[in-house]
Amino acid sequence: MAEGRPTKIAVLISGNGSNLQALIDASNTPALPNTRIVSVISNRKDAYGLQRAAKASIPTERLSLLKYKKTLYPNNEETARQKYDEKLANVVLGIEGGDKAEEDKSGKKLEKPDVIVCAGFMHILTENFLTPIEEAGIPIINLHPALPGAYDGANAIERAHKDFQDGKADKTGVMIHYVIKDVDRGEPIVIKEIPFEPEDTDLDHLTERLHSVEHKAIVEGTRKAIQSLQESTAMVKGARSAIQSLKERQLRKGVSWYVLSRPTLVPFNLRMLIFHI
Ligand SMILES: Nc1nc2c(c(=O)[nH]1)N[C@@H](CN(C=O)c1ccc(C(=O)N[C@@H](CCC(=O)O)C(=O)O)cc1)CN2
Ligand SMILES: NCC(=O)N[C@@H]1O[C@H](COP(=O)([O-])[O-])[C@@H](O)[C@H]1O
Repeated sequence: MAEGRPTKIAVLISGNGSNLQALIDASNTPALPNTRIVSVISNRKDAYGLQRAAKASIPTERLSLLKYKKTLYPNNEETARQKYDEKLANVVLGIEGGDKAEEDKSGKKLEKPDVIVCAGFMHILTENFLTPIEEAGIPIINLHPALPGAYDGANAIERAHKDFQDGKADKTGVMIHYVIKDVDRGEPIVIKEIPFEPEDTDLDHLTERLHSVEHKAIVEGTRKAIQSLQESTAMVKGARSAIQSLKERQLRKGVSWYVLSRPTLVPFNLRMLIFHI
């Protein structure tokens, strides 16, 4: 990441996009400074989040898993998912266009991001996606409407609601975490605990409470992930610079010793000067 330029964010969605909207509204404000959402990619053609992105003039793409499962690899779901994820990685990295570019024959490709945010992206990512993204040095984070280790996977809110009704849980929460192969088990970045209220017997009431917490958490988590990325990038840069200057010093010393070992090459007083370089 070049110092000073805006951090480029790609957002993966599947639905309404209210969390995407929170990121759009926060972008380039003190909540999410010096950022630009460069792409929004959905695995569902009808995701309203795509319209939100278009209204914000953010490039969008779509990639349907169904085409891979039903048409391209009808007899092997695992291969369909692997090939889909390979393609998804290429689309996000700007190597290939997706379904939209194919349908409008534009050949358009997206801009390569510095960070990827899963904002209600309802697709389990395999290593066929995770590995090329990791090799590109791009962190992936995810919003999950539960606490670490609780209700991994889909329908987390509904499962928490049932446990509340059954008297098995007194709280739930929202977290932003790094994405690894094990679903919802990546290192947490932000954790927001939400104790149940009596009104949460109504699922819609609980869902609305969680969504309002999500919208703040996803901005905070994205900001923190970008800060960590900038810190690690700066550390790598510092290490490279230190190694370079060490190499230059060794080279100079090497030259010094070579010259000193051949006095005919340089007068004595100049040799002593070189020795102290
Ligand atoms: N490898 C990972 N992939 C994803 C992670 C992750 O941590 N590691 N986070 C998820 C988001 N997510 C929960 O936060 C999640 C989304 C979807 C599913 C799921 O079971 N999806 C089904 C399809 C469901 C549907 O289409 O409605 C599936 O992929 O077969 C579980 C967890 C993003 N991916
Ligand atoms: N496992 C991930 C997961 O379940 N995410 C859920 O998807 C919703 C997306 O809403 P949005 O499309 O309005 O942002 C979020 O509210 C979140 O609870």
